[in-house]
Amino acid sequence: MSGADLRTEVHQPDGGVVLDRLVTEDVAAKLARQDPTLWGPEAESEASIRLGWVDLPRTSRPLLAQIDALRAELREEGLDHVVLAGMGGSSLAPEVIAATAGVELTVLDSTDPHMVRRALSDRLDRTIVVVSSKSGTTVETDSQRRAYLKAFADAGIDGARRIVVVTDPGSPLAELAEREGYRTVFLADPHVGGRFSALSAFGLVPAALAGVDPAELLDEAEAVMPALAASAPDNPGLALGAALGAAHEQGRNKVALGEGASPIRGFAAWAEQLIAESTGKDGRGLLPVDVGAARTSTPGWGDAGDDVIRVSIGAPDDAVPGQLVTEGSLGALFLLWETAVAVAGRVIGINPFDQPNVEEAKRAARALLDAPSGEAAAAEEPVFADGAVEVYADATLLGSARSLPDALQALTRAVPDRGYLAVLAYLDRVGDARAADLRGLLARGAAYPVTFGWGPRFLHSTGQYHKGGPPVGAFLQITGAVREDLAVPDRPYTFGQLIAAQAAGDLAVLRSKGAPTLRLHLTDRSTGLEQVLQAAERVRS
Ligand SMILES: O=P(O)(O)OC[C@H]1O[C@](O)(CO)[C@@H](O)[C@@H]1O
Repeated sequence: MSGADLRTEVHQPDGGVVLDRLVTEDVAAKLARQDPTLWGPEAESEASIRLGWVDLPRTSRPLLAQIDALRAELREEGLDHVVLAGMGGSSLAPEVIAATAGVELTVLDSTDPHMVRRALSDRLDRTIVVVSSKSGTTVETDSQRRAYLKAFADAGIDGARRIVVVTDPGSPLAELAEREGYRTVFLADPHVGGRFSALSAFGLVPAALAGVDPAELLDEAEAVMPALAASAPDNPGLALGAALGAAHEQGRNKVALGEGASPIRGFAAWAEQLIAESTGKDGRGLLPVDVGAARTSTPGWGDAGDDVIRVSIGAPDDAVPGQLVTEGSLGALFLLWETAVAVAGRVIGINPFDQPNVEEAKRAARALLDAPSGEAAAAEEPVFADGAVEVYADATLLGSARSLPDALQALTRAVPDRGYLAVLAYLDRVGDARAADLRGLLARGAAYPVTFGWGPRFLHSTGQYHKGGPPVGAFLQITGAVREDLAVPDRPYTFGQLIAAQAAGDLAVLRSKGAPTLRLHLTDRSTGLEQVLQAAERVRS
């Protein structure tokens, strides 16, 4: 399909059987009419309150004047450093939008105390904080809000004037904002779920305050609405959804997302949440694998196995045959992918609008934080330490391994057939950025895909798939010592304790499902990380 703003190349792995069926069933037109019956009777009540995204390019228009007015006020007051406190669907879209437009937006989607401290110490006098949470109850976002209010108070700044809220009507955050007199509250459409909210107040407000033109994004998306609503085989959203769904039915249930030549930056991280949280449940689903720049030599791209579908975001590398291509303006791509994932959800036979397993890790973390002090700290002992790295795993996984390289090697051997290895780094994604190199190092020559996620960010993205999708993952969790902790104001825990509880809760849930897990704790972050990177280089697939 080709159009001014959107170009897709999609091959149907089943010769078009699924696509033809979707056309006959009039799925695209029904989706455009927000028909909640498309995912079966069990999903119907949830779907009936989750389809507002289909019309956002039009229904978000009234927001623009409100955003413009606020932006002008902030400029007048010299508040030009925009921080976004939010997780998952409340931060991933604005991050791509701002990066693509080349404007600065500080995205704080972590509980790592070093990362929070760094944000707090950066241009506080010129900072406006957008606190974004659909539910208004997300612990990370609430903790970040508290930390900023304290920092403003300590600096003699009126914090309430520096907080802009985006949330659903009636949420606890909306009520709090009203009570505390926060500067502005944008109430979002409650009929749009987090990961489908790119073109709502959640995507637009922070990005626009940072300097992006939100009208342009809506124009780009609106331009492709007719193509996405057509019950025809050349509907790009229907074709992409059919291809992903048909591939899943054939056991090709991993999607390598590669960034091709394109001005769009970081789209795969957004698509990752959309795909993983929407489809990864009931033991089924598509595993998104963000491989970064898609070059022939990129591990997990040129050499991906036959259970992986490659999708290029942007112009493809023609040396790698058989890839699907989605290329176009950012607004168009958002709507294309939302449509495709909703369609794939119907083919796979899941409810794309819930995330039933995310709560498990949250509950486990909460239980640890609520435990009488000392209990959480008296956690398990490492099996052994190698330099600045403590190693935690069960004896069955480690066998006789008593060095870091051997432990890593043991984990790679435990990756199930047609499975995957996930690196879960509960670290500082700025200060410990090199940890992300582990994906490529561990994927070189591997017969399985390797994913990488920063904790707790990934808990709101691929975390759902890891716990609810096919049980074929092996998990490498990395945690790090805290050099300088930070209290979460008016809470009985610090950020260091919070991230530790989130990591421990996550690990407990993965273990309870019988997944092979290895935890590496860096007692000194930079030395330990260097050791882990060196050990990863030595792993033989
Ligand atoms: O916007 P909220 O309610 O803070 O939620 C953030 C994220 O957490 C989840 O609800 C669950 O991980 C995501 O679906 C969502 O995008």
